[in-house]
Amino acid sequence: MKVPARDSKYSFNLKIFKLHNEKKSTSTTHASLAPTVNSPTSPMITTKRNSWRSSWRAAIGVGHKAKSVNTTSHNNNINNDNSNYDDINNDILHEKLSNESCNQLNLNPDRIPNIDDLMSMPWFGMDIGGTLTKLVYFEPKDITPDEQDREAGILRNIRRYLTKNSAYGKTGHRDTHLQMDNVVIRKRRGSLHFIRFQTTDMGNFLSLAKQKGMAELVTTVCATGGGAFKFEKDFRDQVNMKLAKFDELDTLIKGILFADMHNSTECYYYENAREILKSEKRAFNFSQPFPFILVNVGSGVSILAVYGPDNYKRISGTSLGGGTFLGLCCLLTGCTTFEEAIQLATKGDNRKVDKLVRDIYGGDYNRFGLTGDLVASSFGQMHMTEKRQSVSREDLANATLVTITNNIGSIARMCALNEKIDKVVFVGNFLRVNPISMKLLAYAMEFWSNGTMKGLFLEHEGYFGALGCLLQFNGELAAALNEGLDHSNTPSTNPTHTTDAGGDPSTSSPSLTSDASDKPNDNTNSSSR
Ligand SMILES: Nc1ncnc2c1ncn2[C@@H]1O[C@H](COP(=O)(O)OP(=O)(O)O)[C@@H](O)[C@H]1O
Ligand SMILES: CC(C)(COP(=O)(O)O)[C@@H](O)C(=O)NCCC(=O)O
Repeated sequence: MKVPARDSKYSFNLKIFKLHNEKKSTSTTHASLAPTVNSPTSPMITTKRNSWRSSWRAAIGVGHKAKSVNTTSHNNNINNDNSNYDDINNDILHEKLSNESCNQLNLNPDRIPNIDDLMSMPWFGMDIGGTLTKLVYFEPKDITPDEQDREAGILRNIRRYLTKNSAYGKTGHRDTHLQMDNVVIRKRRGSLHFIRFQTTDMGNFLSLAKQKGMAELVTTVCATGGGAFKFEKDFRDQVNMKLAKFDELDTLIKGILFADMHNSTECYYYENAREILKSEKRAFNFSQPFPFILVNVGSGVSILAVYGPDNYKRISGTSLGGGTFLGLCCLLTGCTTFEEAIQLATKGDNRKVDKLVRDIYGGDYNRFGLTGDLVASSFGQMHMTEKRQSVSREDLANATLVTITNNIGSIARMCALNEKIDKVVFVGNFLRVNPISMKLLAYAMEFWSNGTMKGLFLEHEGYFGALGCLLQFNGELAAALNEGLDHSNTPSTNPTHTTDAGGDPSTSSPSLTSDASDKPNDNTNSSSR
Protein backbone atom coordinates (compact mmCIF):
# COMPACT_ATOMS: atom_id res chain seq x y z
CA MET A 1 0.00 0.00 0.00
CA LYS A 2 1.25 3.44 -0.81
CA VAL A 3 0.58 5.53 2.23
CA PRO A 4 1.28 9.22 1.78
CA ALA A 5 3.06 11.38 4.29
CA ARG A 6 -0.13 13.27 4.92
CA ASP A 7 1.32 15.29 7.72
CA SER A 8 3.78 16.89 5.39
CA LYS A 9 1.22 17.73 2.72
CA TYR A 10 -1.19 19.30 5.16
CA SER A 11 1.33 20.92 7.42
CA PHE A 12 0.00 20.84 10.86
CA ASN A 13 -0.71 24.04 12.67
CA LEU A 14 0.48 23.50 16.15
CA LYS A 15 -1.03 26.62 17.51
CA ILE A 16 -4.32 24.96 18.15
CA PHE A 17 -2.70 22.59 20.56
CA LYS A 18 -1.74 25.40 22.86
CA LEU A 19 -5.26 25.09 24.08
CA HIS A 20 -4.09 22.14 26.12
CA ASN A 21 -0.70 22.16 27.80
CA GLU A 22 1.41 19.17 28.66
CA LYS A 23 0.48 19.24 32.34
CA LYS A 24 -1.28 16.12 33.50
CA SER A 25 -4.83 16.74 34.56
CA THR A 26 -5.55 16.48 38.24
CA SER A 27 -9.22 16.87 37.65
CA THR A 28 -11.38 14.66 39.75
CA THR A 29 -14.07 14.97 37.15
CA HIS A 30 -12.07 12.88 34.69
CA ALA A 31 -11.93 9.44 36.16
CA SER A 32 -9.52 6.98 34.61
CA LEU A 33 -9.97 3.45 33.38
CA ALA A 34 -8.51 0.56 35.29
CA PRO A 35 -5.31 0.35 33.30
CA THR A 36 -4.13 -3.24 33.41
CA VAL A 37 -5.36 -6.32 31.65
CA ASN A 38 -5.49 -8.02 35.04
CA SER A 39 -8.05 -5.62 36.25
CA PRO A 40 -11.31 -7.30 37.13
CA THR A 41 -13.01 -5.05 34.62
CA SER A 42 -10.78 -6.08 31.75
CA PRO A 43 -11.66 -9.14 29.73
CA MET A 44 -9.28 -12.01 30.39
CA ILE A 45 -6.64 -12.59 27.79
CA THR A 46 -6.55 -16.29 27.12
CA THR A 47 -4.37 -18.32 24.82
CA LYS A 48 -7.45 -18.74 22.69
CA ARG A 49 -7.84 -15.02 22.40
CA ASN A 50 -6.83 -14.81 18.81
CA SER A 51 -8.46 -17.92 17.51
CA TRP A 52 -11.14 -15.79 15.84
CA ARG A 53 -8.56 -14.73 13.32
CA SER A 54 -7.73 -18.12 11.93
CA SER A 55 -11.34 -19.32 11.97
CA TRP A 56 -12.58 -16.19 10.35
CA ARG A 57 -9.77 -15.97 7.84
CA ALA A 58 -10.20 -19.56 6.79
CA ALA A 59 -13.93 -19.25 6.55
CA ILE A 60 -13.91 -16.25 4.28
CA GLY A 61 -11.27 -17.83 2.12
CA VAL A 62 -8.65 -15.12 2.43
CA GLY A 63 -4.90 -15.42 2.63
CA HIS A 64 -2.85 -14.69 5.74
CA LYS A 65 -1.95 -11.18 6.60
CA ALA A 66 1.27 -10.11 5.00
CA LYS A 67 3.47 -8.83 7.77
CA SER A 68 5.18 -6.39 5.51
CA VAL A 69 5.13 -2.64 5.47
CA ASN A 70 4.01 -2.49 1.90
CA THR A 71 1.34 -4.56 0.28
CA THR A 72 2.34 -3.91 -3.29
CA SER A 73 2.71 -7.05 -5.31
CA HIS A 74 6.48 -7.13 -5.55
CA ASN A 75 7.15 -7.36 -1.85
CA ASN A 76 3.98 -8.71 -0.44
CA ASN A 77 3.97 -12.13 1.03
CA ILE A 78 0.37 -13.11 1.23
CA ASN A 79 0.07 -16.77 1.88
CA ASN A 80 -2.56 -18.35 -0.24
CA ASP A 81 -4.13 -20.25 2.61
CA ASN A 82 -7.22 -21.87 1.28
CA SER A 83 -7.07 -24.83 3.60
CA ASN A 84 -10.64 -24.77 4.85
CA TYR A 85 -12.01 -23.05 1.86
CA ASP A 86 -10.85 -25.80 -0.44
CA ASP A 87 -13.22 -28.14 1.31
CA ILE A 88 -16.17 -25.89 0.78
CA ASN A 89 -17.82 -26.85 -2.39
CA ASN A 90 -20.77 -25.36 -4.10
CA ASP A 91 -23.17 -27.77 -2.46
CA ILE A 92 -22.19 -26.60 0.99
CA LEU A 93 -22.48 -23.01 -0.08
CA HIS A 94 -25.99 -23.64 -1.33
CA GLU A 95 -26.86 -25.37 1.88
CA LYS A 96 -25.57 -22.46 3.93
CA LEU A 97 -27.51 -19.87 2.01
CA SER A 98 -30.58 -19.75 4.14
CA ASN A 99 -33.86 -18.06 3.40
CA GLU A 100 -32.61 -15.24 5.52
CA SER A 101 -29.71 -14.49 3.26
CA CYS A 102 -32.02 -14.69 0.31
CA ASN A 103 -34.19 -12.06 1.92
CA GLN A 104 -31.16 -9.89 2.28
CA LEU A 105 -30.37 -10.38 -1.32
CA ASN A 106 -33.93 -9.51 -2.14
CA LEU A 107 -34.14 -12.78 -3.96
CA ASN A 108 -36.99 -15.17 -4.07
CA PRO A 109 -36.07 -17.84 -1.52
CA ASP A 110 -37.40 -20.46 -3.87
CA ARG A 111 -34.66 -19.55 -6.25
CA ILE A 112 -31.45 -20.22 -4.39
CA PRO A 113 -28.81 -18.19 -6.20
CA ASN A 114 -26.28 -20.11 -8.14
CA ILE A 115 -22.73 -19.83 -6.89
CA ASP A 116 -21.84 -18.23 -10.20
CA ASP A 117 -24.45 -15.53 -9.65
CA LEU A 118 -22.81 -14.63 -6.39
CA MET A 119 -19.21 -14.91 -7.32
CA SER A 120 -19.09 -13.89 -10.94
CA MET A 121 -16.99 -10.85 -11.72
CA PRO A 122 -16.89 -7.98 -11.31
CA TRP A 123 -16.75 -7.95 -7.51
CA PHE A 124 -17.83 -4.67 -5.98
CA GLY A 125 -18.73 -3.49 -2.53
CA MET A 126 -20.56 -0.20 -2.28
CA ASP A 127 -21.20 2.02 0.72
CA ILE A 128 -23.66 4.75 -0.18
CA GLY A 129 -23.23 7.22 2.65
CA GLY A 130 -24.84 10.50 3.57
CA THR A 131 -22.05 12.45 1.88
CA LEU A 132 -19.76 10.10 -0.02
CA THR A 133 -20.29 6.87 -1.89
CA LYS A 134 -17.43 4.46 -1.49
CA LEU A 135 -16.80 1.74 -4.04
CA VAL A 136 -14.30 -1.07 -3.53
CA TYR A 137 -13.47 -3.01 -6.66
CA PHE A 138 -11.56 -6.30 -6.79
CA GLU A 139 -9.39 -6.53 -9.87
CA PRO A 140 -8.33 -10.13 -10.54
CA LYS A 141 -4.66 -10.36 -11.39
CA ASP A 142 -4.53 -14.09 -11.90
CA ILE A 143 -6.52 -14.21 -15.12
CA THR A 144 -5.41 -17.15 -17.21
CA PRO A 145 -5.05 -16.75 -21.00
CA ASP A 146 -8.08 -18.98 -21.34
CA GLU A 147 -10.11 -16.82 -19.01
CA GLN A 148 -8.91 -13.74 -20.82
CA ASP A 149 -10.27 -15.15 -24.06
CA ARG A 150 -13.59 -15.81 -22.42
CA GLU A 151 -13.73 -12.51 -20.53
CA ALA A 152 -16.58 -10.55 -21.93
CA GLY A 153 -15.71 -7.28 -23.62
CA ILE A 154 -17.82 -5.30 -21.19
CA LEU A 155 -16.06 -6.80 -18.19
CA ARG A 156 -12.68 -6.03 -19.68
CA ASN A 157 -13.72 -2.47 -20.44
CA ILE A 158 -14.96 -1.92 -16.91
CA ARG A 159 -11.77 -3.34 -15.47
CA ARG A 160 -9.67 -1.09 -17.68
CA TYR A 161 -11.81 1.97 -17.08
CA LEU A 162 -11.62 1.61 -13.32
CA THR A 163 -7.97 0.67 -13.04
CA LYS A 164 -6.42 2.93 -15.65
CA ASN A 165 -8.07 6.12 -14.41
CA SER A 166 -7.92 7.85 -11.08
CA ALA A 167 -10.63 10.44 -11.70
CA TYR A 168 -14.15 9.75 -12.89
CA GLY A 169 -16.71 12.37 -13.82
CA LYS A 170 -17.04 15.47 -11.67
CA THR A 171 -16.38 14.09 -8.20
CA GLY A 172 -15.10 10.54 -8.63
CA HIS A 173 -11.61 9.71 -7.34
CA ARG A 174 -9.64 6.55 -6.98
CA ASP A 175 -7.45 6.69 -3.89
CA THR A 176 -4.46 5.08 -5.54
CA HIS A 177 -2.36 5.35 -2.37
CA LEU A 178 -4.77 3.00 -0.64
CA GLN A 179 -4.71 0.29 -3.28
CA MET A 180 -4.09 -3.17 -1.81
CA ASP A 181 -2.23 -5.57 -4.05
CA ASN A 182 -1.73 -9.28 -3.93
CA VAL A 183 -4.86 -9.90 -1.92
CA VAL A 184 -6.50 -13.30 -2.00
CA ILE A 185 -10.26 -13.42 -1.81
CA ARG A 186 -12.30 -16.50 -2.64
CA LYS A 187 -9.21 -18.18 -4.02
CA ARG A 188 -8.66 -15.34 -6.48
CA ARG A 189 -5.57 -13.16 -6.30
CA GLY A 190 -5.83 -9.55 -7.24
CA SER A 191 -5.89 -5.90 -6.23
CA LEU A 192 -8.43 -3.91 -4.30
CA HIS A 193 -9.19 -0.46 -5.65
CA PHE A 194 -10.76 2.25 -3.54
CA ILE A 195 -13.00 4.75 -5.28
CA ARG A 196 -15.24 7.49 -3.91
CA PHE A 197 -17.64 10.06 -5.28
CA GLN A 198 -20.19 12.46 -3.87
CA THR A 199 -23.47 10.73 -3.15
CA THR A 200 -25.20 13.71 -4.77
CA ASP A 201 -23.63 12.46 -8.01
CA MET A 202 -25.48 9.16 -7.89
CA GLY A 203 -27.46 10.10 -10.99
CA ASN A 204 -24.25 10.53 -12.97
CA PHE A 205 -22.86 7.29 -11.59
CA LEU A 206 -25.95 5.42 -12.74
CA SER A 207 -25.73 6.99 -16.20
CA LEU A 208 -22.09 6.00 -16.42
CA ALA A 209 -22.82 2.48 -15.25
CA LYS A 210 -25.46 2.24 -17.93
CA GLN A 211 -23.14 3.66 -20.54
CA LYS A 212 -20.40 1.17 -19.64
CA GLY A 213 -22.81 -1.71 -19.98
CA MET A 214 -22.80 -2.61 -16.29
CA ALA A 215 -26.48 -3.42 -16.39
CA GLU A 216 -25.77 -6.22 -18.80
CA LEU A 217 -23.17 -7.74 -16.51
CA VAL A 218 -23.98 -7.25 -12.89
CA THR A 219 -27.46 -8.11 -11.80
CA THR A 220 -26.88 -7.75 -8.09
CA VAL A 221 -24.57 -5.30 -6.37
CA CYS A 222 -23.68 -5.63 -2.68
CA ALA A 223 -24.46 -2.32 -1.08
CA THR A 224 -24.54 -0.82 2.36
CA GLY A 225 -25.15 2.61 3.93
CA GLY A 226 -28.38 4.54 3.98
CA GLY A 227 -28.22 5.04 0.23
CA ALA A 228 -28.57 1.31 -0.36
CA PHE A 229 -32.15 1.83 0.77
CA LYS A 230 -32.67 5.30 -0.60
CA PHE A 231 -31.40 4.57 -4.11
CA GLU A 232 -32.59 1.00 -4.45
CA LYS A 233 -35.40 1.93 -6.80
CA ASP A 234 -33.11 4.09 -8.96
CA PHE A 235 -30.70 1.20 -9.39
CA ARG A 236 -33.53 -1.09 -10.38
CA ASP A 237 -35.29 1.35 -12.69
CA GLN A 238 -32.31 2.95 -14.34
CA VAL A 239 -29.74 0.18 -14.67
CA ASN A 240 -31.72 -2.94 -13.95
CA MET A 241 -29.54 -3.77 -10.95
CA LYS A 242 -30.66 -5.28 -7.70
CA LEU A 243 -29.01 -4.16 -4.50
CA ALA A 244 -28.12 -6.84 -1.98
CA LYS A 245 -28.37 -4.71 1.11
CA PHE A 246 -26.15 -5.20 4.13
CA ASP A 247 -26.07 -3.36 7.40
CA GLU A 248 -23.43 -0.63 7.46
CA LEU A 249 -22.18 -1.38 10.95
CA ASP A 250 -21.86 -5.13 10.30
CA THR A 251 -19.85 -4.49 7.15
CA LEU A 252 -17.78 -1.78 8.82
CA ILE A 253 -16.40 -4.25 11.34
CA LYS A 254 -15.83 -6.96 8.72
CA GLY A 255 -13.93 -4.47 6.56
CA ILE A 256 -11.73 -3.34 9.44
CA LEU A 257 -10.76 -6.87 10.42
CA PHE A 258 -10.04 -7.80 6.82
CA ALA A 259 -7.90 -4.72 6.15
CA ASP A 260 -5.92 -5.21 9.32
CA MET A 261 -5.28 -8.84 8.42
CA HIS A 262 -3.85 -7.79 5.09
CA ASN A 263 -1.83 -4.78 6.02
CA SER A 264 0.57 -4.78 8.92
CA THR A 265 0.59 -0.99 9.02
CA GLU A 266 -3.17 -0.53 8.74
CA CYS A 267 -3.54 0.50 12.34
CA TYR A 268 -1.56 3.33 13.86
CA TYR A 269 -1.44 5.62 16.84
CA TYR A 270 0.37 8.80 17.74
CA GLU A 271 3.45 8.36 19.84
CA ASN A 272 3.91 11.21 22.33
CA ALA A 273 0.28 12.12 21.82
CA ARG A 274 0.41 14.39 24.84
CA GLU A 275 3.26 16.40 23.42
CA ILE A 276 1.70 17.44 20.19
CA LEU A 277 4.88 19.01 18.84
CA LYS A 278 6.59 15.65 19.05
CA SER A 279 3.65 13.39 18.34
CA GLU A 280 4.35 11.01 15.49
CA LYS A 281 2.44 8.37 13.62
CA ARG A 282 3.47 4.82 14.55
CA ALA A 283 2.18 1.39 13.52
CA PHE A 284 0.05 -0.28 16.17
CA ASN A 285 -0.22 -4.04 16.48
CA PHE A 286 -3.96 -4.61 16.26
CA SER A 287 -3.75 -8.39 16.11
CA GLN A 288 -5.61 -8.67 19.41
CA PRO A 289 -8.28 -6.11 18.74
CA PHE A 290 -11.10 -7.05 21.09
CA PRO A 291 -12.65 -5.33 22.82
CA PHE A 292 -12.48 -1.92 21.25
CA ILE A 293 -14.63 1.17 20.89
CA LEU A 294 -15.25 2.06 17.26
CA VAL A 295 -16.07 5.65 16.40
CA ASN A 296 -17.25 6.06 12.82
CA VAL A 297 -17.08 9.73 11.92
CA GLY A 298 -18.98 10.08 8.68
CA SER A 299 -21.71 12.64 8.04
CA GLY A 300 -22.87 11.83 11.55
CA VAL A 301 -21.15 9.74 14.20
CA SER A 302 -21.88 6.18 15.33
CA ILE A 303 -20.12 4.71 18.33
CA LEU A 304 -19.88 0.96 18.83
CA ALA A 305 -18.43 -1.34 21.46
CA VAL A 306 -16.94 -4.28 19.58
CA TYR A 307 -16.31 -7.53 21.45
CA GLY A 308 -15.76 -9.94 18.58
CA PRO A 309 -16.10 -10.14 14.80
CA ASP A 310 -19.80 -10.82 15.15
CA ASN A 311 -20.37 -9.31 18.52
CA TYR A 312 -20.89 -5.60 18.94
CA LYS A 313 -23.42 -3.06 20.07
CA ARG A 314 -24.06 0.48 18.98
CA ILE A 315 -23.76 2.39 22.21
CA SER A 316 -24.02 5.99 21.15
CA GLY A 317 -23.92 8.50 18.37
CA THR A 318 -24.05 12.18 17.68
CA SER A 319 -25.37 14.24 14.83
CA LEU A 320 -22.40 16.58 15.21
CA GLY A 321 -20.05 14.85 12.78
CA GLY A 322 -18.15 15.33 9.56
CA GLY A 323 -21.21 16.70 7.81
CA THR A 324 -21.57 19.32 10.54
CA PHE A 325 -17.96 20.39 10.18
CA LEU A 326 -18.25 20.73 6.43
CA GLY A 327 -21.66 22.41 6.53
CA LEU A 328 -20.69 24.94 9.18
CA CYS A 329 -17.37 25.64 7.50
CA CYS A 330 -19.08 26.34 4.18
CA LEU A 331 -21.52 28.67 5.93
CA LEU A 332 -18.88 30.50 7.94
CA THR A 333 -16.04 30.77 5.44
CA GLY A 334 -17.63 30.45 2.02
CA CYS A 335 -15.45 27.45 1.21
CA THR A 336 -16.97 24.82 -1.04
CA THR A 337 -15.02 21.61 -0.51
CA PHE A 338 -13.78 19.49 2.37
CA GLU A 339 -10.19 19.85 1.20
CA GLU A 340 -10.53 23.63 1.18
CA ALA A 341 -12.08 23.58 4.64
CA ILE A 342 -9.19 21.51 6.00
CA GLN A 343 -6.61 23.75 4.35
CA LEU A 344 -8.22 26.84 5.85
CA ALA A 345 -8.36 25.16 9.26
CA THR A 346 -4.68 24.29 9.02
CA LYS A 347 -3.80 27.98 8.83
CA GLY A 348 -6.23 29.26 11.46
CA ASP A 349 -6.25 29.77 15.23
CA ASN A 350 -9.29 28.72 17.22
CA ARG A 351 -8.23 30.83 20.21
CA LYS A 352 -9.38 33.95 18.41
CA VAL A 353 -12.85 32.46 18.15
CA ASP A 354 -13.31 30.37 21.27
CA LYS A 355 -13.47 31.61 24.83
CA LEU A 356 -10.70 29.97 26.81
CA VAL A 357 -10.58 29.26 30.53
CA ARG A 358 -8.07 32.08 30.88
CA ASP A 359 -10.44 34.49 29.13
CA ILE A 360 -12.82 33.81 31.98
CA TYR A 361 -10.46 33.16 34.94
CA GLY A 362 -7.52 35.25 33.87
CA GLY A 363 -5.43 32.05 34.19
CA ASP A 364 -5.93 28.43 35.19
CA TYR A 365 -8.94 27.15 37.09
CA ASN A 366 -6.67 25.14 39.33
CA ARG A 367 -9.15 23.52 41.62
CA PHE A 368 -10.39 21.25 38.86
CA GLY A 369 -7.25 21.10 36.78
CA LEU A 370 -8.60 23.28 34.01
CA THR A 371 -5.65 25.07 32.50
CA GLY A 372 -6.00 28.56 31.08
CA ASP A 373 -5.43 27.28 27.54
CA LEU A 374 -8.44 25.00 27.62
CA VAL A 375 -11.47 25.92 25.56
CA ALA A 376 -14.16 26.96 28.00
CA SER A 377 -16.70 27.88 25.38
CA SER A 378 -16.46 27.02 21.69
CA PHE A 379 -17.14 30.13 19.56
CA GLY A 380 -17.57 31.96 22.87
CA GLN A 381 -15.97 35.18 21.64
CA MET A 382 -18.11 35.53 18.59
CA HIS A 383 -20.90 37.46 20.29
CA MET A 384 -18.56 40.47 20.47
CA THR A 385 -18.67 42.68 17.39
CA GLU A 386 -14.99 43.67 17.46
CA LYS A 387 -13.88 40.05 17.88
CA ARG A 388 -16.09 38.99 15.02
CA GLN A 389 -14.51 41.67 12.86
CA SER A 390 -10.98 40.54 13.64
CA VAL A 391 -11.27 36.83 12.94
CA SER A 392 -10.24 35.33 9.65
CA ARG A 393 -11.87 32.59 7.61
CA GLU A 394 -8.97 30.39 8.66
CA ASP A 395 -9.66 31.01 12.35
CA LEU A 396 -13.32 30.17 11.88
CA ALA A 397 -12.47 26.97 10.01
CA ASN A 398 -9.99 25.97 12.69
CA ALA A 399 -12.47 26.67 15.48
CA THR A 400 -15.13 24.64 13.69
CA LEU A 401 -12.76 21.71 13.30
CA VAL A 402 -11.63 21.88 16.93
CA THR A 403 -15.21 22.18 18.19
CA ILE A 404 -16.48 19.16 16.28
CA THR A 405 -13.39 17.08 17.01
CA ASN A 406 -13.33 17.80 20.73
CA ASN A 407 -17.00 17.00 21.03
CA ILE A 408 -16.51 13.65 19.31
CA GLY A 409 -13.46 12.95 21.47
CA SER A 410 -15.37 13.76 24.61
CA ILE A 411 -18.31 11.49 23.77
CA ALA A 412 -15.97 8.70 22.65
CA ARG A 413 -14.05 8.91 25.89
CA MET A 414 -17.19 8.73 27.98
CA CYS A 415 -18.29 5.67 26.00
CA ALA A 416 -14.94 3.97 26.54
CA LEU A 417 -15.12 4.77 30.23
CA ASN A 418 -18.61 3.42 30.47
CA GLU A 419 -17.71 0.20 28.68
CA LYS A 420 -14.37 -0.11 30.47
CA ILE A 421 -12.55 -0.41 27.17
CA ASP A 422 -9.17 1.19 26.61
CA LYS A 423 -8.75 1.11 22.81
CA VAL A 424 -10.72 3.68 20.84
CA VAL A 425 -10.54 3.29 17.07
CA PHE A 426 -11.55 6.27 14.94
CA VAL A 427 -12.58 5.77 11.32
CA GLY A 428 -14.64 7.58 8.68
CA ASN A 429 -13.81 10.06 5.98
CA PHE A 430 -13.90 13.01 8.35
CA LEU A 431 -10.36 11.92 9.16
CA ARG A 432 -9.28 12.04 5.50
CA VAL A 433 -6.35 14.44 5.02
CA ASN A 434 -7.12 15.62 8.53
CA PRO A 435 -4.15 15.12 10.87
CA ILE A 436 -5.35 18.01 13.04
CA SER A 437 -8.37 16.01 14.17
CA MET A 438 -6.46 12.77 14.50
CA LYS A 439 -3.81 14.37 16.68
CA LEU A 440 -6.43 16.16 18.74
CA LEU A 441 -8.35 12.92 19.26
CA ALA A 442 -5.16 11.04 20.15
CA TYR A 443 -4.31 13.81 22.58
CA ALA A 444 -7.77 13.87 24.11
CA MET A 445 -7.92 10.10 24.64
CA GLU A 446 -4.57 9.99 26.33
CA PHE A 447 -4.70 13.23 28.29
CA TRP A 448 -8.16 12.95 29.76
CA SER A 449 -7.70 9.29 30.68
CA ASN A 450 -4.32 9.88 32.30
CA GLY A 451 -2.77 7.61 29.71
CA THR A 452 -5.04 4.62 30.17
CA MET A 453 -6.85 5.01 26.84
CA LYS A 454 -5.39 5.00 23.38
CA GLY A 455 -6.75 6.60 20.24
CA LEU A 456 -6.15 4.42 17.19
CA PHE A 457 -6.57 5.15 13.49
CA LEU A 458 -6.76 3.09 10.31
CA GLU A 459 -5.30 3.84 6.90
CA HIS A 460 -8.38 2.98 4.87
CA GLU A 461 -10.38 5.49 6.93
CA GLY A 462 -13.74 5.60 5.20
CA TYR A 463 -13.69 2.45 3.08
CA PHE A 464 -14.36 -0.30 5.58
CA GLY A 465 -18.11 -0.48 5.03
CA ALA A 466 -17.65 -0.91 1.29
CA LEU A 467 -14.83 -3.40 1.81
CA GLY A 468 -16.85 -5.44 4.27
CA CYS A 469 -19.69 -5.36 1.81
CA LEU A 470 -17.50 -6.82 -0.94
CA LEU A 471 -16.66 -9.67 1.39
CA GLN A 472 -20.16 -10.12 2.63
CA PHE A 473 -21.27 -13.09 0.64
CA ASN A 474 -18.35 -14.86 2.13
CA GLY A 475 -19.11 -13.23 5.43
CA GLU A 476 -22.40 -15.04 5.54
CA LEU A 477 -20.59 -18.22 4.89
CA ALA A 478 -18.10 -17.38 7.61
CA ALA A 479 -20.83 -16.75 10.12
CA ALA A 480 -22.53 -19.99 9.26
CA LEU A 481 -19.30 -21.88 9.71
CA ASN A 482 -18.18 -19.99 12.78
CA GLU A 483 -20.97 -20.82 15.12
CA GLY A 484 -18.43 -22.13 17.59
CA LEU A 485 -16.23 -19.06 17.27
CA ASP A 486 -14.28 -18.27 20.38
CA HIS A 487 -15.99 -15.45 22.24
CA SER A 488 -14.15 -16.03 25.46
CA ASN A 489 -13.23 -12.36 25.58
CA THR A 490 -16.79 -11.32 25.81
CA PRO A 491 -17.60 -9.97 29.23
CA SER A 492 -20.61 -11.80 30.54
CA THR A 493 -22.47 -8.58 31.18
CA ASN A 494 -22.40 -7.69 27.53
CA PRO A 495 -24.75 -8.89 24.86
CA THR A 496 -23.48 -11.86 22.96
CA HIS A 497 -24.84 -10.61 19.70
CA THR A 498 -24.94 -7.55 17.63
CA THR A 499 -27.47 -4.92 18.34
CA ASP A 500 -28.13 -1.42 17.19
CA ALA A 501 -30.01 0.19 19.99
CA GLY A 502 -29.36 3.62 18.51
CA GLY A 503 -31.41 2.69 15.49
CA ASP A 504 -34.48 2.09 17.53
CA PRO A 505 -36.38 5.34 17.95
CA SER A 506 -37.84 4.09 21.19
CA THR A 507 -34.39 3.94 22.75
CA SER A 508 -33.06 7.14 21.20
CA SER A 509 -32.56 10.09 23.39
CA PRO A 510 -34.20 13.31 22.24
CA SER A 511 -31.07 15.20 23.27
CA LEU A 512 -28.06 15.92 21.09
CA THR A 513 -26.52 12.55 21.73
CA SER A 514 -28.43 9.36 21.86
CA ASP A 515 -26.82 7.10 24.40
CA ALA A 516 -28.27 3.68 24.80
CA SER A 517 -25.25 2.26 26.56
CA ASP A 518 -27.02 1.72 29.82
CA LYS A 519 -29.66 -0.37 28.15
CA PRO A 520 -27.80 -3.21 26.56
CA ASN A 521 -30.05 -4.84 24.10
CA ASP A 522 -29.43 -8.52 23.88
CA ASN A 523 -31.52 -9.10 20.81
CA THR A 524 -29.92 -11.75 18.75
CA ASN A 525 -28.89 -10.33 15.46
CA SER A 526 -29.60 -13.08 13.07
CA SER A 527 -30.79 -11.00 10.21
CA SER A 528 -27.49 -10.61 8.50
CA ARG A 529 -25.64 -13.72 9.36
N1 LIG B 1 -14.10 14.84 -0.72
C1 LIG B 1 -14.95 14.97 0.30
N2 LIG B 1 -16.18 15.50 0.10
C2 LIG B 1 -17.05 15.65 1.09
N3 LIG B 1 -16.78 15.31 2.37
C3 LIG B 1 -15.57 14.76 2.64
C4 LIG B 1 -14.61 14.57 1.61
N4 LIG B 1 -13.53 14.00 2.17
C5 LIG B 1 -13.77 13.85 3.47
N5 LIG B 1 -15.00 14.31 3.78
C6 LIG B 1 -15.57 14.29 5.13
O1 LIG B 1 -16.07 12.99 5.32
C7 LIG B 1 -17.42 13.04 5.76
C8 LIG B 1 -18.16 11.85 5.19
O2 LIG B 1 -17.54 10.71 5.69
P1 LIG B 1 -17.98 9.26 5.28
O3 LIG B 1 -17.26 8.33 6.19
O4 LIG B 1 -17.79 9.05 3.84
O5 LIG B 1 -19.50 9.30 5.69
P2 LIG B 1 -20.87 9.06 4.91
O6 LIG B 1 -20.93 7.57 4.80
O7 LIG B 1 -21.89 9.63 5.81
O8 LIG B 1 -20.80 9.72 3.58
C9 LIG B 1 -17.95 14.37 5.29
O9 LIG B 1 -19.00 14.82 6.09
C10 LIG B 1 -16.72 15.25 5.40
O10 LIG B 1 -16.56 15.72 6.72
C1 LIG C 1 -27.53 7.69 10.68
C2 LIG C 1 -26.07 7.31 10.54
C3 LIG C 1 -25.85 5.89 11.06
C4 LIG C 1 -25.71 7.34 9.05
O1 LIG C 1 -24.34 7.03 8.86
P1 LIG C 1 -23.34 8.04 8.05
O2 LIG C 1 -23.84 8.14 6.65
O3 LIG C 1 -23.35 9.36 8.74
O4 LIG C 1 -21.98 7.38 8.13
C5 LIG C 1 -25.15 8.30 11.31
O5 LIG C 1 -25.19 9.54 10.70
C6 LIG C 1 -25.45 8.45 12.78
O6 LIG C 1 -25.27 7.54 13.53
N1 LIG C 1 -25.86 9.67 13.21
C7 LIG C 1 -26.01 10.04 14.58
C8 LIG C 1 -27.38 9.71 15.09
C9 LIG C 1 -27.42 9.83 16.61
O7 LIG C 1 -27.10 8.85 17.29
O8 LIG C 1 -27.69 10.92 17.12
